[in-house]
This record gives sequence, structure tokens and C-alpha cells, in this order.
Amino acid sequence: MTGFAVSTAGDLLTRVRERGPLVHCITNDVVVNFTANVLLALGAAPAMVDIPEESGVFAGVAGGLLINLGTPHAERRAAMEAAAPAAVEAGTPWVLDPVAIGALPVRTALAHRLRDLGPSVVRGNASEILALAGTGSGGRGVDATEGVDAATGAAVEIATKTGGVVAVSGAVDLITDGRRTVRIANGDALLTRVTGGGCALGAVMAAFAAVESDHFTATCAAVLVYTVAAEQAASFAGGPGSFAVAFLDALSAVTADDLARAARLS
Ligand SMILES: Nc1ncnc2c1ncn2[C@@H]1O[C@H](COP(=O)(O)OP(=O)(O)OP(=O)(O)O)[C@@H](O)[C@H]1O
Ligand SMILES: Cc1ncsc1CCO
Repeated sequence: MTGFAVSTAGDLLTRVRERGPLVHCITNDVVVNFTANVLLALGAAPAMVDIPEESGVFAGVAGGLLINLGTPHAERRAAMEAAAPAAVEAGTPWVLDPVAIGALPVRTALAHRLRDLGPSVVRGNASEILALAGTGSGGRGVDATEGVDAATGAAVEIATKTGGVVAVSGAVDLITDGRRTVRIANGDALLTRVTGGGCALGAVMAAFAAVESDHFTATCAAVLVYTVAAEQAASFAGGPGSFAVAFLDALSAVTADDLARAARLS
């Protein structure tokens, strides 16, 4: 008993494909194109609206919002600070990805301000989640220096304080809302050999949260779909380049039966 039924992931995948939720992304310069392609492959509709004069209005009409701190230029920071309260006000589910916080002061302060607005989901690697809880000094740039287990306490603490969900990525992904905790052991290390493997997952979480109000269930489904598709892609890939292409194909083709067969949950 894990607090999450695999069959639900198949149902939510169908819902995403049928409804094509509009996902508002304020993300980093490195992963914009990959993130948009991942959302399109899944069946969602990406829109990269990242200027302050537009982001508040758009956060109110989108189905879900992603705020990713990877390359937080001043104008983009202002766009984030306009979008997050607008999402809260409108009831738009939003995902915070605190990329590379800890040692870098500007994004760390911004991440703490955004955390205090109550994101529906926080997604990061173990070093980022420890830094967001105030108990770690960050990783090595955008990469984690800690395993997921080291961040379990920090994840539960953030989830309890924000009232949202926290997802810690790594060889095993951990998802918690402070009461329920699920570990998903699917995925492939090739996801760490193409840029945006974690960043695009945040956008996929926003797509699932757009179609399911239980954001814990939505986040578990997002991780399972994403990591099972990655395993399928890896079985065809000759390396990171062909993996990235095969991953888009797998996201568009993965089925509920595939999820049921492949899921490794605890
Ligand atoms: N060693 C591994 N084996 C299998 N899957 C992995 C491994 N490491 C990470 N993943 C998968 O890769 C995805 C991204 O996780 P990762 O921890 O690399 O994110 P990140 O460090 O935040 O990435 P980004 O470079 O986008 O900031 C997750 O779905 C996770 O399941
Ligand atoms: C490489 C890199 N640098 C800032 S954001 C980013 C994308 C992966 O997090």
C-alpha cells in the first residue's frame, strides 16, 4: 500500500491527452525548447510567457504554471513575482523548481519568497530541496550532491509548511504531501545526460496538476508517466542524442498498460 494507485496514473494520462491543458512556463534559457516539446509530446499545450507585464494575467487563465529558477534574469524574476500571486489568487496550480539554489544568493532569496506563497508542488533534486528547507548549502551548480533519502525530512517539512506537495528527483523519486509518501524507482540515468531532464518534469507536473485537484496524486502520476517513458526510450537509444528524440516519441505513445507493467512503487 503506497497511497497511490497505478491505475490512476493511466486515467490522468488520458485526461491530459483529452483536455490538452494550457501550461504557462516561466523557465530557463537552456531548456525552453525541450520543455515545450515534452509538453506537446504528452498532449499538453505549452506557452512560454515570461515578461512581467503579461505573466500575471496569463497565470490566471492557464491550467497550470511552472516557475523554474534556472536562469533568473531580472525581468524574468519580476515575471515570476507577478505570476505566483496571480496563480494563488486564481486557483491555478503552480510548480516551483528552485534550480541551483543554496550557494547562489539571488535565486536562493527568490526561492524562499516564492516558497512562502505556497506552491502547489515543489520539484527539485535533493540538494535543492535541502537548501529550500534552509538545511543545506546547495549542490554542484544544477546537479545534486546528496541522495534522495537525505532530503526526506526536508521534503516533509516543506510540504507541511506550504500545504503542497514536494517531489525530490534522483535515481529514486520521492513524492510527499507531508502525510502520504511514495517512492518511484523508475527512470533512466540517460535523463541526467540531456539538459532539462528535471526541468521538463516540472512542466509535466504542472500539466497533471491542471487536470487533477489532488496534487499528490497528480504529481505521482506525472513522475510515473515520465520515468516509464524514459525507460522505454532508453531501451532504443544509442546515447543521449537519440535518447532525447526517443523520449518524445515514448511520451506520446506510453499507455496505461505500460505503466501498470513497469511501475516500481514503494
Ligand atoms: N541515476 C538515475 N537513474 C534513473 N533515473 C534517474 C537517475 N537520476 C535521475 N533520474 C531521473 O531523471 C529525472 C530528473 O531528475 P534529476 O535529479 O536529474 O533532476 P535535476 O537534477 O533537477 O535536473 P535538471 O538538470 O533539469 O536541473 C527524474 O525523473 C529522475 O527519475
Ligand atoms: C545547465 C543549466 N544551467 C542553468 S539552468 C540549466 C538547465 C538544467 O538545470
